[in-house]
Parts: sequence; C-alpha cells; structure tokens
Amino acid sequence: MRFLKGHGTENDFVILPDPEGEVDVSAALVAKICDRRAGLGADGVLRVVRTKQCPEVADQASAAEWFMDYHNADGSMAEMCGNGARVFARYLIDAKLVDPTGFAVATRGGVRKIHVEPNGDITVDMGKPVVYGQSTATVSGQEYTGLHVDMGNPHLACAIGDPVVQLDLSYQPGFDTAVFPAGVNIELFNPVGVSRAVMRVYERGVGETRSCGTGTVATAVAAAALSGESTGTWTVEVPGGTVTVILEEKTSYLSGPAVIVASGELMLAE
Ligand SMILES: N[C@@H](CCC[C@H](N)C(=O)O)C(=O)O
Repeated sequence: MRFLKGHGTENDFVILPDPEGEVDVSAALVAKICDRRAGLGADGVLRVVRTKQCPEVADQASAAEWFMDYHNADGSMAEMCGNGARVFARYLIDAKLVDPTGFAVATRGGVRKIHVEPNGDITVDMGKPVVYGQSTATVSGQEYTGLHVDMGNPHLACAIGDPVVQLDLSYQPGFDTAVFPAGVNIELFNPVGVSRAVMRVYERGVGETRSCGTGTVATAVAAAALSGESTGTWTVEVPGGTVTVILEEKTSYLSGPAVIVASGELMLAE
C-alpha cells in the first residue's frame, strides 16, 4: 500500500491514497501505522477517498470530490481535523487531483473550503464554532475552568494562570464525562495581549500533540470570550509552530503551513 507522510505545525499524519475506497482501514491497522516504534509513527491517518464511494458522506459529493477519512492514532474516528485538512489539501494539490484556485474537502463534520495563500500556507474555512457553557479539566490535581466549543469535534479550551510549558500532559487530564460522553480534546492556553495565545493540547484518541487545528480555533474563541469578543484575528503558538485563526460572525478560518515530507510503500498488514 502506498503512503505519504506530512505534517501541519508538527501535527503529523500518514496519508493513504485509496481513490476508489478499496482499503479496509481498521482501527487495528491505524494503530499499527501510527505506532512510533513498530510503525511509521503519526498522530493520525488520512485516507484519501472519492466522496461518492463513502455512503456516510455521499451527500457531500457534489460539493467536494475528495473525502478526508480521518482516524486518530488509537484507531478511533473523529468528525474533523483542522491540521489534517490542511495536509490533506497539500496532498491533493501536489498530486494534481484538484484545481488549487478553489476546492473543498468532505469531512465527517461537513464540507470545508480550502484556500491557498500566496506564501503557500493553506487556509481552511472551519465553519462557525458552536459555543456551549463552561466545564472543567483536571491536570496534575489542579482544576482549570474552560469553554466547551464544538468545531465539529468537541473541545474544552481553558485559559490558565500557570505557564503552559510547566504542565505535565503525559497523562489524560480529567474531564466531566456527563458533558463529554464521547471524550474531548483539551486545550490549555495562556493569553498574551489581545490577539495572541500560547497553547498546549491533549487530543482525544492521541495524547499530547504538537498542534491541533480545531483546538487552536477553540482556543481563539475562548481567548476572545475573555474580553467579551467573538470576532478578531488570533495568532496561536503551539509547540510545533504558529497558526493564524480568524473569527468572523458567520465562520472561522485556520491558516498555516502544511508539508509532505516522505512517500513510500507500507508493508504493515492487520
Ligand atoms: N489534530 C486535529 C484534531 C484531530 C481529532 C481529535 N483528536 C478528535 O478526536 O476530535 C486537528 O488539527 O484539528
């Protein structure tokens, strides 16, 4: 099976081209591929498949030819992945499978429009964040309050007083399973002024990652809410780099670098 490897601000993915939907991407296979010692190593798998081949998203086929079939490193599936969408778009452009001047990708969270910036960065229209109430996360016995934001997938973005660099995110933070029955991605951030935040994340189905696109948008929403705002442009610094988030009345945008770093033949089998 052919594969490619890419990342967006060091949120890294194995890409599996499967245009006609012939590959059974089981949870066990995904976990093996993502294993950083016995496999290729990645935060997730992006299967590239024609939307019309997948009944679960076939209603998006007229708007987006390609479906980003996203899987977390533990084999679970998620509705949306912001950095994954940017890397997926980079693959489609490099492989000449889309018109780079304007295209969209299908995801479990709905159609996402893609725009290529003059400097090569890739911007995804992430849709309108849905903001719920507050909830709490517990890290090393310390409870932090955050905002429940739905980006297609669930997030809890917590502004914290401690420097994020000091946090121990080697364990799953505690969260309210009544609020998040399907799990949650937990962002911990320090606001810096009125348009910048420094963020770390513990992703559902993965663990700590060096970036999370949907998480940076959730963080911008929570950071803006601290000063009573719901729109604006935010720079979000993550361990793997920097992205830009634009919050508008009707939608949000995530922008940053996305690169393909390798390709080859996968010899793993389930
Ligand atoms: N890294 C992603 C989010 C991937 C999905 C997440 N782990 C979940 O289970 O919801 C991003 O860049 O948004």
